Amino acid sequence: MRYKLPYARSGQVIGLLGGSFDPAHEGHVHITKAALKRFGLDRVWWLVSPANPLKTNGPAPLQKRLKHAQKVMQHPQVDVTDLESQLGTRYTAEMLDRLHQIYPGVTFVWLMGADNLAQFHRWQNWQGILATTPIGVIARPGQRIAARTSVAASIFERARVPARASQALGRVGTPAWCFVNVPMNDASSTEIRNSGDWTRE
Ligand SMILES: Nc1ncnc2c1ncn2[C@@H]1O[C@H](COP(=O)(O)OP(=O)(O)OP(=O)(O)O)[C@@H](O)[C@H]1O
Ligand SMILES: O=C(O)c1ccc[n+]([C@@H]2O[C@H](COP(=O)([O-])O)[C@@H](O)[C@H]2O)c1
Repeated sequence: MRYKLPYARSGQVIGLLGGSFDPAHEGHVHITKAALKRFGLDRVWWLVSPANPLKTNGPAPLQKRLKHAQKVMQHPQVDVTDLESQLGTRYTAEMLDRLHQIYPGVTFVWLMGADNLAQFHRWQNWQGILATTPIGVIARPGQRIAARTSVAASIFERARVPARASQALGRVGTPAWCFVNVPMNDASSTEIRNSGDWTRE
């Protein structure tokens, strides 16, 4: 199978923002720009997922979400991709293993909003993800406490990189995770869907 994968050079630090993006919104754009600055990233790749394994309701068709995300996120250091669908992986741990094989010498930093850290211990092989991939967590309204007191944060407390050292997240080895408090944006896909401006058809 031939892939159309984004380019990365050995030595680069690439942030990965995986998501349903059903639909993409200003909050995603906001945390991407914050992550580029705060985690010292060379680029960010958005990974528009075929489906979140923990969500029961299927999202809108991938091509619709991808096209919309490409319109919403336009930045010289960001690529909006359907990498997971191209690789045919379902779980993040599996997909990261493939990326580490395909891009030796590149450091990937997995990005997530604080709400995802609160749930992270439910992901398949989540401890394996932390063993290979630094994680950058960005504040989200109403989610800071849930993230800080989450199972993953407690078990991996000693792997936490202080926010003042966030620029080094991709270079300190694994396991490593860092929570940064940035000015927050309260956009959410659920709210947009509830307003009727985006249908899953
Ligand atoms: N406003 C925001 N602030 C911080 N992080 C966010 C924000 N919106 C989304 N994220 C993060 O972006 C990633 C992808 O999010 P997703 O596509 O699920 O959007 P969402 O708005 O959370 O969607 P939904 O409401 O359907 O759960 C996740 O890591 C999520 O935590
Ligand atoms: O691998 C897992 O078990 C897993 C469980 C839940 C979510 N994820 C990934 O987390 C990312 C955020 O998902 P979402 O739906 O909150 O935008 C997206 O890339 C999902 O594929 C991954």
